[in-house]
Amino acid sequence: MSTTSTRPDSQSQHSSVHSETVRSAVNISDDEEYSTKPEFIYGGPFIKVEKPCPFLNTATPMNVQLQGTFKKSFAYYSLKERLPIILTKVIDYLSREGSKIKSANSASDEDIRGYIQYITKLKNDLVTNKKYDLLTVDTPEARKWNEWISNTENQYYFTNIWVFSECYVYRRLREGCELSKGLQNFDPFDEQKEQSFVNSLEPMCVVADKLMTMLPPSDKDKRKADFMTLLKICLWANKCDLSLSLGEQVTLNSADGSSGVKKIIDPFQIVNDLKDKLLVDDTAKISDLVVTKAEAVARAIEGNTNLKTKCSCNRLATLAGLPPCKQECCEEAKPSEEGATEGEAQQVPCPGKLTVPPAVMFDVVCDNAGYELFADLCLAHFLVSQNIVKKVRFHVKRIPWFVSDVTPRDFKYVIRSCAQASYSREVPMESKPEGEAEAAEPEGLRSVNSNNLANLGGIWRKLVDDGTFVVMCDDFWTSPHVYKDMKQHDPDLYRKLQFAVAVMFKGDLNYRKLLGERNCNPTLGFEAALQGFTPAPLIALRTVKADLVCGLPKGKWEQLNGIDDKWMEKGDYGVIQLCAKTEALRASERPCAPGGEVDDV
Ligand SMILES: O=P(O)(O)OC[C@@]1(O)O[C@H](CO)[C@@H](O)[C@@H]1O
Repeated sequence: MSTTSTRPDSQSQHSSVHSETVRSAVNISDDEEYSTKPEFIYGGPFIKVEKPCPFLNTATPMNVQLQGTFKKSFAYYSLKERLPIILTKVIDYLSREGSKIKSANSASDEDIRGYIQYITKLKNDLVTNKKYDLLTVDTPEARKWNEWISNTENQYYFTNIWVFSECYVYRRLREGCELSKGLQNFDPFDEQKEQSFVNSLEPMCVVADKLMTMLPPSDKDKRKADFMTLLKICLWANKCDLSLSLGEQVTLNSADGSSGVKKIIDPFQIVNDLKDKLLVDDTAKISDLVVTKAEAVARAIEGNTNLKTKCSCNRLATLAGLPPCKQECCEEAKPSEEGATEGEAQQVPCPGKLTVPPAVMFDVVCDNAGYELFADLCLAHFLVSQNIVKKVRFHVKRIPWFVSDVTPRDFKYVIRSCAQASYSREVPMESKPEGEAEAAEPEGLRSVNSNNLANLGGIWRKLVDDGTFVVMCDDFWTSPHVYKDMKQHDPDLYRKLQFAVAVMFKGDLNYRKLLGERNCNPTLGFEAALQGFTPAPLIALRTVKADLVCGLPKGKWEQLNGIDDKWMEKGDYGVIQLCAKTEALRASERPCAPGGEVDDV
């Protein structure tokens, strides 16, 4: 499996390839900027005046939020070097592939030029630690962003919380398209995401073959073992992230076999090989909890006789000064079909009033497209086909985000491309090391092909069409907010999550937001680290790519620091964590929330 070391002092290919770009991209002179500055004193000469420097030559102190002012932190390095490179690469892409982009988007030269200028200014503002500009597009979502920017204490790239600045840059990158005539639907990372899918075909074929054996109804023990294995496949798929690798392709690696031919990439073997790098493993607890909770929710749904005939959404809406709810279920209790009795009408309760979820659902808050999304789809398919849950909701990003995060278009692309996959490779069988059974040279070839992958793609298409797989993209996921503040900023999304049997958060960015971007004590428990964010049982699957973590056994963090002080920036280690604590689902005091579902998937 490839690891992507990102610091300039590492030996990674990425840092050497890009060192030139780094030098030209970055010109912040933080210390000189802040130490002394000549100022004109009226009627006198220019004199040097001390200006307090916000930069500290330290790592992020414990219990403090990550921020670009700590010069030995990954936040500082990311804002100073990684993010500018990502922006430079978008500019390169626009210059290099201008004609292709123009014809695919019906855009003009002016659109391309304008977008390049827009990104160049954004990059410049970032590296010189300017104050954020307000967004200039006028949409409700952009107005919210402007409200948060105006209310944030520190409106500078390096002095605000890292996650806010990073999200702000991706939001601005999107604004550049929104402001242009011809680039409204342009995704600056589309090519990289598609290439990364293609590069991962082989491990997808291997996982698809194995998944086919996990789908038929199985006994409890096998079901639990398969569930746990798939969680681990989902975890290590989070290594394939194009933002950490600065857009360079990242795929699961395989070594050369004894015949000199690359071995088949086998993600199940990788799960085994990386056993010691899994620092917290709650997979058994997760499997037990999801199954038990799903059964309880199914029973509650079946026995729910407490449905309202008439929902009070309109009254609530009026009280809240909002337009009345348009959902069918909220209309006055009228029989849905001719001849339906009042009892039948009761079967459609108002979502705002439900104290029992409408269906047995499992939620995935997605991270990266390509191989990682494929792995999430495999887990979702397993949960549905084992009849553990009835629906899986995938929460994706409405706009291009952190290079490789899933958008609705990527979701569609991955399923379509699986369905159309055509791949096959044959590799001579490996002989087992001497001393092991069957030491004799095995005969024949091991082959891998995309037949099962294509079948799965076809099934997933149907699961999307019949509403078993639901794609949702609430704006909150592309806001800068950490999750403990979700209830305040998006109570409707919080309530939607409360309907889930469990919510699985994928990846590093989600993890940072779960922990409130706070560098807590690494031994602090996951539940405490969540700071009260408990809409449903929460699962975090994350390879460690930023310098914060919780739930580690005593002494582990110190031990790993002793081995490699940059271990938290490379995605080599992972955690699978569960917080079972949940806030009870009560009838809402607000009118019904709009669906948030994406129709065109
Ligand atoms: O969420 P993901 O895809 O696992 O990781 C996103 C990521 O690459 O972006 C951040 C830096 O930009 C890091 O925290 C993290 O490594």
